[in-house]
Amino acid sequence: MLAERQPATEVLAPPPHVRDDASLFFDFDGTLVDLAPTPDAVVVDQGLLDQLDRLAVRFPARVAIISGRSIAQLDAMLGQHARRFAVAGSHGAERRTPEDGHVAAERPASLETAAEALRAYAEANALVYEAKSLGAGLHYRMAPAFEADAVSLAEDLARTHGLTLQRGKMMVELRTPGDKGAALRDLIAAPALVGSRPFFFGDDVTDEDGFVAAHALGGAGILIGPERPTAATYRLDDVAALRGWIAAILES
Ligand SMILES: O=P(O)(O)OC[C@H]1O[C@H](O[C@H]2O[C@H](CO)[C@@H](O)[C@H](O)[C@H]2O)[C@H](O)[C@@H](O)[C@@H]1O
Repeated sequence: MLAERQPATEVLAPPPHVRDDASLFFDFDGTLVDLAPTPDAVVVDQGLLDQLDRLAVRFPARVAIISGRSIAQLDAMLGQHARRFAVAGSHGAERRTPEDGHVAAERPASLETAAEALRAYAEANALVYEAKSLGAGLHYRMAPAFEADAVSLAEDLARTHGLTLQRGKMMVELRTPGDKGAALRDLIAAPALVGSRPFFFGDDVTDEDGFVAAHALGGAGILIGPERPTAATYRLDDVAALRGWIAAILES
């Protein structure tokens, strides 16, 4: 559930705005990495991997990634670097922490039929189908005219198969339940994080639950991208601005 939204007006101040009791939670696509035409085309540069490694040292056990991607996808993108953090994937339907290992919802049987319908639709219309551990995505970034049709198909399938419908940037997804706010609350219950002030950085609608949770726990949400109605308190213009902000944190 989202709290009442308000426009984000305050641009995040440079360090030392983040104090040593902070914990940092990052969304992945559109936050740590720039969006790309297709899910597989995302570029993870060495500079990001270095920054993540250095953040893990600067904020020991107090950095996490909370993504709509599955943990398997994040591992494929980040390799061993993903192992340095607690990670929540699939919009909060799975997580991996040092304390609990990998905890995931069950993949519902009905997802197979629904995923097959999305895949067939994507193939017939030259759209991109994305197979995920606990969901199935249909991307129309390369053919935006298909948006209404794609969303309507996904809505029908979600209703028929009892799945959660997730809108995203130029994509729609069928998935198991979960949200990033619950993921943040789960992750922050770890001994190293209890009592820390969470800062959640994200760009998409699925990140709004994370903004609400961070604020409720004494921290804040930081929207990455242009102004829009949001539960975030702060805003940074884009991925490059966040990367600059992280660089400044690491130097402070
Ligand atoms: O929660 P996130 O880590 O931000 O993941 C959200 C979704 O990101 C990916 O899709 C988005 O990025 C793609 C690559 O840049 C882009 O082509 C697409 O249009 C975006 O919606 C990912 O593919 C999804 O599985 C995630 O749910």
